[in-house]
Amino acid sequence: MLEVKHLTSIRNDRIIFKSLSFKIKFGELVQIEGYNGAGKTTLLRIIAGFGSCDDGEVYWNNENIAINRDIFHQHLLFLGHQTGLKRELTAFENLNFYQCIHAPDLNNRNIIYRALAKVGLVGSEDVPVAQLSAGQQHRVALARLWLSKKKLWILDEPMTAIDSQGTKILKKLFLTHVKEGGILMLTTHQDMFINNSKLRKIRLGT
Ligand SMILES: Nc1ncnc2c1ncn2[C@@H]1O[C@H](COP(=O)(O)OP(=O)(O)OP(=O)(O)O)[C@@H](O)[C@H]1O
Repeated sequence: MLEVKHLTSIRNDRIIFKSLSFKIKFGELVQIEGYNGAGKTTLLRIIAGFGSCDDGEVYWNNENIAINRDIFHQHLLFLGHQTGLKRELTAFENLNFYQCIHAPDLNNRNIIYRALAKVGLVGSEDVPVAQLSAGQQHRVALARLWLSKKKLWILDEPMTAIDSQGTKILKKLFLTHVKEGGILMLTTHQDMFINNSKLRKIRLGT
């Protein structure tokens, strides 16, 4: 379970959010909503342990992540605005590199090719990332989701530059992840999960 206790963030004397508290159980899907600048990215980065807050704590399975950060990160897959890809490596090489670091026991060429096929990159596996379009680069980053066994996915606007077909495929993957007991926390300006009973929304700003 992920628990946020009394989080406060203040930037340039502006209160972004104050004493924000909530819990997310395994099998839940949470969408953070709010206007541009409301603090969605700030919140996700603090929860992921990549940003500092002015007050409050984040707990993963009742352990404060500030104390047990390494253990928490073993369970976390975070995709932010930066793709984290190496531009001079191909799509395949990027994923292979990622697998070697995060799940060496699961490293397998076929799994990587399958993940790239899921995001529609068949035929582009051996193209250096620098030569792919922005949407294709984003798809390479998203392909990591198919390689991940991590319980907690925190995704900041994962649908950026993704077309409607790609959005449908991602939605299916997200719902499978929560059905299998994972937690998904994401920001998106799209209404992807209308009428889905698994969805909770947390709204920042007014
Ligand atoms: N590095 C920074 N230093 C100071 N202020 C920042 C920094 N990054 C963001 N901010 C401010 O914090 C506030 C929240 O920004 P944040 O990026 O979290 O919003 P957001 O809701 O994710 O916006 P968007 O929908 O545009 O992505 C904004 O007012 C922004 O100007």
